[in-house]
Amino acid sequence: MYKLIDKINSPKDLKKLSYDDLNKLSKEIRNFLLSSISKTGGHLASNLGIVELSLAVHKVFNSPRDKIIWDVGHQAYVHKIITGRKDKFDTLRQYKGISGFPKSKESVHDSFETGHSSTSISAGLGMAMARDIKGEKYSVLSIIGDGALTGGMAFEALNHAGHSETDFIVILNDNEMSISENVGGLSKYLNRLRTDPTYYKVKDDVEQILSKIPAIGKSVVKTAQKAKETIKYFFVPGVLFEELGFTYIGPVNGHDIGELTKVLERAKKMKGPIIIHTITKKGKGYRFAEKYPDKYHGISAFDIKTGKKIKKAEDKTYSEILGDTLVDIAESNPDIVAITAAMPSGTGLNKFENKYPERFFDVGIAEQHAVTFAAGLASNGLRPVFAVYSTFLQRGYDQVLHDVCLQNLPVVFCIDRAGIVGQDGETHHGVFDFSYLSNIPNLKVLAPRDGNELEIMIRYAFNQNSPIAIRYPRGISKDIDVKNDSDDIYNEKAEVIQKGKDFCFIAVGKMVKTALEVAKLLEKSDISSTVINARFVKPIDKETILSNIKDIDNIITLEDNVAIGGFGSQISNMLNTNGIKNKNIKVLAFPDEFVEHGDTELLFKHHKLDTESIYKEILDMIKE
Ligand SMILES: Cc1ncc(C[n+]2csc(CCOP(=O)(O)OP(=O)(O)O)c2C)c(N)n1
Ligand SMILES: CC(=O)[C@@H](O)[C@H](O)COP(=O)(O)O
Ligand SMILES: [Mg+2]
Repeated sequence: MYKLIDKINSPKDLKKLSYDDLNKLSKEIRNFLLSSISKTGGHLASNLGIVELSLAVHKVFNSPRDKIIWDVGHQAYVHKIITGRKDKFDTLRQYKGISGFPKSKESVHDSFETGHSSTSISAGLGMAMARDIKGEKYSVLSIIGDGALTGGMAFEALNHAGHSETDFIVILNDNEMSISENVGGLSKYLNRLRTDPTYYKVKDDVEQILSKIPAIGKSVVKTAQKAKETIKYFFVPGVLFEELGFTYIGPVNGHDIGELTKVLERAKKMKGPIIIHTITKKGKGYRFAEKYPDKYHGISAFDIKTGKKIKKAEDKTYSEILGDTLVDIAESNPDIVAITAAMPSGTGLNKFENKYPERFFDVGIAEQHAVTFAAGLASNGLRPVFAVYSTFLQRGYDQVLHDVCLQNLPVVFCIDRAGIVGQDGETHHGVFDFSYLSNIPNLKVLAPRDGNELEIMIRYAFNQNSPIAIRYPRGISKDIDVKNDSDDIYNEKAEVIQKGKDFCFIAVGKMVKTALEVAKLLEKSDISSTVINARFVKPIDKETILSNIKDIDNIITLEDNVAIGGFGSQISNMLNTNGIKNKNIKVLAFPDEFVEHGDTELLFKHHKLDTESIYKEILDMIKE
């Protein structure tokens, strides 16, 4: 089936290919991506859209000597195919398989690890300046999407790079899409660039004319230069980048390998910071992904013919419960407004967007701005909710502390993808939020044991008048068949689900289900357990916990957060400060390391936080 792709084992193998061959190779790579990702799942649309650009970059530049950084990195599959990893694509994003993002341990060609958006320009500039200081010679390129360019740190880096003399190339891969439609003034500006081909032509013409004028007096050259500058103002919409100190080249057809290589060859020889604006189509070459680039941004295994996912979700996800609950309470509370940072569908806010468009804000990939924007809305009497993935909220930590909690503003943080997210791995697991949120004064931190409890917690949150963070995992929210007592939650009480005398499990969030399963297994050995659903990581319901552990020596805390600064460490601290001594406390949590990618259940097993492993560990404890 594949002829050319079979011969590509390193970027060197591209050098001798003609444009014709490269175009044939693009087709083969698209077929390869479709066939492989339809089986494993992954980031399909972004990679289908960047095939020619990836080939042209590796044809013109010499990785790994030249450094290439992929912003977010979800679109680096073609780069991985070119750099000798095509035979491992059947293991994509699987446990011990290749990552869906650049990983330096995977290849020397992965010069910087990414996963969170908008970091590539900062990283690339750092590499370029290090090269200059060390007196080395090679190219540095940062490849960033139009969505990632809406991230504030990208502009911090452009601002810094612009006035540096360093030779540095930024390639803007503009496909008009973030995960959903791209948003904001920048996106509109880029749209003018895309639709205004005259600039590219005119600027060249002007340069041609000026370069033909025989040697002329300084003043005339200056006037001519001024003229060019003035013309630039009229015709060069790339003036935003030019005024920041970049040489702007574009718009370039990001699917025309000939044009791309010519522009890249030229850029390679130019001095100073350069930005090349390429225009691509997200999902190119696969009709479903072209038509619905958002739906095929990140997709699980699917049928190529119909475009339909193989596995259908039977129950509601936590994200859907958030969306439905918000739509319901917003009906009677006009002050409720919802914010997303470029992830309306991932967070479940799309329903709210459809129902209340005037109360919905997609701020782009700008979590820092989103948090303080929410603080502004709250300070002026509204009730904002910011729905965000746990890992991406890390981006707005200081804003949570400094702009929301210090002023005790009633912002609700609905923190999705908390705990282990699975195939996205280290850069995306939400295993730090208990640690990074619990130390902030005025902030309450909650975790529901299931979807039903999430709904109650959301209603509770809007009943409060202070900052509230509710964190919940990726995926389905199968309810525990134990009735929930809303009053308890409004009274900020923990839930004693069952009582026993040998062990006390104090679990939080999705780990409550695991605690109940372990307690059930222990009953087979005549061991009875108390199981407490903490509900509140902050404030901890001291009274309920202390009264229920009085006569129990063995205490097990359970969480899907790292141990350091996590829930268990706070329980231990609470017991200590309340003078509770000689208890045998075991904190079950993730260790002080980054959890790799893979199937979620497998990762829990690997870290001995699954039901079976905990059961065995307790039996061993008893034997000791
Ligand atoms: C800080 C951060 N916020 C949100 C995300 C989630 N995310 C991943 S890709 C993406 C959109 C990227 O759009 P763009 O840069 O244009 O790349 P494209 O997929 O269009 O090629 C988003 C929002 C992220 N990775 N990092
Ligand atoms: C690349 C990126 O950061 C997002 O596409 C992320 O992978 C989405 O994660 P979910 O699939 O959990 O929505
Ligand atoms: Mg894009």
